[in-house]
Amino acid sequence: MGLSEGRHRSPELARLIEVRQAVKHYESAAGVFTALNGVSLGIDPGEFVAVIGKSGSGKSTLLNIIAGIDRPTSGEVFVDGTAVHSLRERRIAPWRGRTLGVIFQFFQLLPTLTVIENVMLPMDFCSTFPPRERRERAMDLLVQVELADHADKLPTALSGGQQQRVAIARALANDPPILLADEPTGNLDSQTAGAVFRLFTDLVDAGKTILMVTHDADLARQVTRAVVLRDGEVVDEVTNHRPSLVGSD
Ligand SMILES: Nc1ncnc2c1ncn2[C@@H]1O[C@H](COP(=O)(O)OP(=O)(O)OP(=O)(O)O)[C@@H](O)[C@H]1O
Repeated sequence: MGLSEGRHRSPELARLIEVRQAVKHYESAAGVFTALNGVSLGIDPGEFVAVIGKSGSGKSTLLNIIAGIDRPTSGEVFVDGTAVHSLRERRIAPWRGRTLGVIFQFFQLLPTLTVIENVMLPMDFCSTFPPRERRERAMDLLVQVELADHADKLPTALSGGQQQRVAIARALANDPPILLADEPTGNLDSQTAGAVFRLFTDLVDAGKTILMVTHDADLARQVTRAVVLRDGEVVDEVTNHRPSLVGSD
């Protein structure tokens, strides 16, 4: 596999996630809109990083180019040694399935599958675990998020916080090193949001690396580092326990 096709660890590439001068333009009838305007960001293994900033500042776009959901117009994105910006289309989904767990604000569980079937889905898709082990592994993950009793229910029978915990179990199914979360607590009341956030901190303690887009300045104060985006640019980086963060809604 050549450099143009992804797997590539240059000697200076020490970080788990490295975004270099990422630019993203969206074209529409109204003209060209610059969602990211030269963003550079490095994240080390075991970090818990929040991306904050006003609505439209480019947070989701940044997360999407790291996940390979979207491609930068220019610039480079390396994740765990893979050049994501140049990964061939057909390789992106299998790569993402092994490397990243992605968690969304509205959970995106499949409504016709049971809770445990939703959690097993990434393992079925990537064949990371033998078929006979998948159900047991999914159940172990549901125990971890305290939902084992709900394994055979449909997602719609669960509360929002429970559905988000299913989505987290699903994101962990293939044991990826990295979790990307886009407003994971945005649809939850503050108490439920706190419980989901504690689950994330437990996962960081267990060795995962997490990048979380959030509007919640309180949560952003509790992570390793908060990166502040404004108009598609990184305008500030705040390390742990600084009393106030700017730029969040
Ligand atoms: N597919 C697209 N086509 C055109 N413009 C887009 C597209 N996706 C995003 N944008 C624009 O790019 C800008 C950045 O969007 P993005 O969703 O990354 O912001 P955000 O900071 O995550 O906002 P929010 O907090 O509201 O989710 C916005 O102005 C948005 O309208």
